[in-house]
Amino acid sequence: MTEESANRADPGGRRVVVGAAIRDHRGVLAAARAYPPELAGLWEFPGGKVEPGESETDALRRECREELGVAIEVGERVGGDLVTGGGRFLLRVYLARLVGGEPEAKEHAELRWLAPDALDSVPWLPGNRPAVEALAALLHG
Ligand SMILES: Nc1nc2c([nH]c(=O)n2[C@H]2C[C@H](O)[C@@H](COP(=O)(O)OP(=O)(O)OP(=O)(O)O)O2)c(=O)[nH]1
Repeated sequence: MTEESANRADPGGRRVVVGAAIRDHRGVLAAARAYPPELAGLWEFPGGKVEPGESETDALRRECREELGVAIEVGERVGGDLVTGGGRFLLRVYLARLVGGEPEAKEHAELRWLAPDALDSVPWLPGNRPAVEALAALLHG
């Protein structure tokens, strides 16, 4: 199995979802989901499902272009492999930075830059908790 195909799903067969923790002087960009109804109003990192044959980095770049209208550069992973979506998904969060454009909420209900001390000020999707804690530790490190 190639590294690419091995990474597409974990041994449990979960679909990989990638999230971009975009950082700049304003903080970390968080996005409020607009849908589905059961997730609307909960906050996440911009991103989405990795398509078959697509690298995680390419998926992040594609999703940020589609959802925010921006170009990003993808950096290091933050946090581990997080099981989310009722066990259906494996969430992997990457640090990222803006390299083109200003984020617009094309698919989200709202975007907000969270300062390091305010990472807890929004209700995150439950599966994101460990990633948010790892991010807080990194930013305060
Ligand atoms: N994008 C994103 N999804 C997350 C995060 N945390 C988390 O549990 N999820 C879950 C919510 C969804 O059930 C699932 C897939 O995310 P998605 O709906 O954004 O994926 P997508 O854009 O590819 O989906 P689709 O509507 O095109 O089918 O992952 C996160 O930080 N970012």
